[in-house]
Amino acid sequence: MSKGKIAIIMGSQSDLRVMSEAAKILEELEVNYELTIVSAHRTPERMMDFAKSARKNGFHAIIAGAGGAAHLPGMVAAYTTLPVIGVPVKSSNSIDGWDSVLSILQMPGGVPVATVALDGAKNAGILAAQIISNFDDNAAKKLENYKNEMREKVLKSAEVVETNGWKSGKVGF
Ligand SMILES: Nc1c(C(=O)O)ncn1[C@@H]1O[C@H](COP(=O)(O)O)[C@@H](O)[C@H]1O
Repeated sequence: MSKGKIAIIMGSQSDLRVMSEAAKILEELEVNYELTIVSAHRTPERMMDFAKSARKNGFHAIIAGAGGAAHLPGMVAAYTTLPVIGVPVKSSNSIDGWDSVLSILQMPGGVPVATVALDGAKNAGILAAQIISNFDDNAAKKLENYKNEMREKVLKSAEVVETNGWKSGKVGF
């Protein structure tokens, strides 16, 4: 198991549809993580306690996902000096996800949140593993393998498309 540990938090259980992708990729990369629900709006004290004690609890980075008026990542970042990776979630009643993207992206100077794409939980997991890879050789090796496999997939699909042209159909990631 990895030396480091990542926290994956989200505003609601309804975010799990998206945020589970962060957990899956961390498992693939053999990085430890803990997963829970914390809401700045609905459980403000729990959010503050979580953020203030995250470093002492052994976490090396926090992935925070939320939809709508997504204050969770920014408020967690306000209470910790750990890196916070924000995942804007396109929740069911969102304004096409823009509400969440802008809430997480447009942080004031001094309180950064590393914001990934809308529903980009997989990239958040990879980024978190890359942070861990600074001191965990196994994570570094797993990331190297992941990149190699991705490259091989693309090269294979290029070959198929070059051979069969547009009739190759769509095989994506
Ligand atoms: N944006 C936040 C926060 C927060 O930022 O503290 N807490 C919950 N939420 C979001 O509300 C959306 C709807 O939540 P429900 O599905 O529970 O009504 C979710 O996407 C959640 O992340």
